[in-house]
Amino acid sequence: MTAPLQRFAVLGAGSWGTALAVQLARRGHTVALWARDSQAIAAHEAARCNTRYLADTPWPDTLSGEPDLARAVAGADDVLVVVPSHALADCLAALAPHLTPDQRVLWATKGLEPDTARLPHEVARAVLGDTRAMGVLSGPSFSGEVGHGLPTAVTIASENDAFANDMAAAFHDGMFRVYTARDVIGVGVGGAVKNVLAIAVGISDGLGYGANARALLITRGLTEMMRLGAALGGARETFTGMAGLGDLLLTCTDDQSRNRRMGLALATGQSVDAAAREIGQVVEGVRVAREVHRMAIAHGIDMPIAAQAYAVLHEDMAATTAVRRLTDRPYRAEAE
Ligand SMILES: NC(=O)C1=CN([C@@H]2O[C@H](COP(=O)(O)OP(=O)(O)OC[C@H]3O[C@@H](n4cnc5c(N)ncnc54)[C@H](O)[C@@H]3O)[C@@H](O)[C@H]2O)C=CC1
Ligand SMILES: O=C(CO)COP(=O)(O)O
Repeated sequence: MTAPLQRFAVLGAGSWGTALAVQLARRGHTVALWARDSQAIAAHEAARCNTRYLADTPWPDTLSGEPDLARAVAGADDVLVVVPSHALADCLAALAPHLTPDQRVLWATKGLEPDTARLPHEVARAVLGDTRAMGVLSGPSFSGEVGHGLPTAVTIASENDAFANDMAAAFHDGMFRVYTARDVIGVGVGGAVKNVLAIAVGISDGLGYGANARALLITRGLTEMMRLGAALGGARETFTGMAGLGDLLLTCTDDQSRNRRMGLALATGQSVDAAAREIGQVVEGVRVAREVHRMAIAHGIDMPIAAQAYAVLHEDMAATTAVRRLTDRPYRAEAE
């Protein structure tokens, strides 16, 4: 199916915003990539690549760096927002006065708002209202591989079918496959919780616990994700799809993941702050662990792996103690 060519504004020129902007431009769309750091975006524009995050991915001709938010949005049919979850509300608030009623908004943020634990769609509704078509893009997708044009599949979820279909058609090609869905809640929960679980797996792998432990953590981690997802109203099948198990597997098993690398660093005794500085990019799972832990308690949900990741990240618990707390748990029925 050939999509009509559109004009997009992509807000956020980190690694993922840049990779998605490149994908849209490869499909022939006209893309204005905006960043709040006007000097950085000017440098990227001059180099025709994102020199900081994706230096080996040249920008197609239809992609341009745009330092002015109003200009980026004014020229767009639809807007894609790709900032970390702690910045989503601010970024949407900056966007709001520039939006026309017809412009639709898709985000690719994976996390929960710090302190409020709001999912991205709740933040978007609170800031932009609920009359405009909105949705989320998520799934197993490292920016570097998308930048290199390697095969990837994602989910685009929206309660507005026409929007989900339009966005799928805009992005989809032989190398970047898109599945559509309606379950914005489930996709949001999957994208947030997998970050915490990847830190847990990184800790386990860093301590040398091996492949059996990794499979255990991923499988039981999926159960924890599904429990929280069910409590919040997500659909069960979402968690066995791209934005659930798909992203969980990817993030837990490959060192391209910043969350996994955080866990590996913690296992060596490095502090959270030192590891975050060394990684030098957003590690969503650090803040999300606090919100997931709070929500699990508030909803009375058993999430032991997420709880131990929280304890290591925020309560100074030694990684070895956290693992022992998990292994000391009594046996139980698997289906409980
Ligand atoms: N990098 C990846 O492979 C993937 C990332 N994601 C998600 O995409 C989101 C963004 O992540 P990355 O691009 O990887 O992060 P990054 O660490 O590469 O870049 C974050 C960017 O956001 C910008 N930013 C921060 N606060 C801002 C604000 N208030 N307004 C405007 N810009 C702001 C920063 O200047 C930086 O350029 C995260 O939620 C992440 O989980 C999702 C899929 C893949
Ligand atoms: O979301 C991602 C891949 O789907 C990126 O994972 P990290 O944020 O852990 O690097």
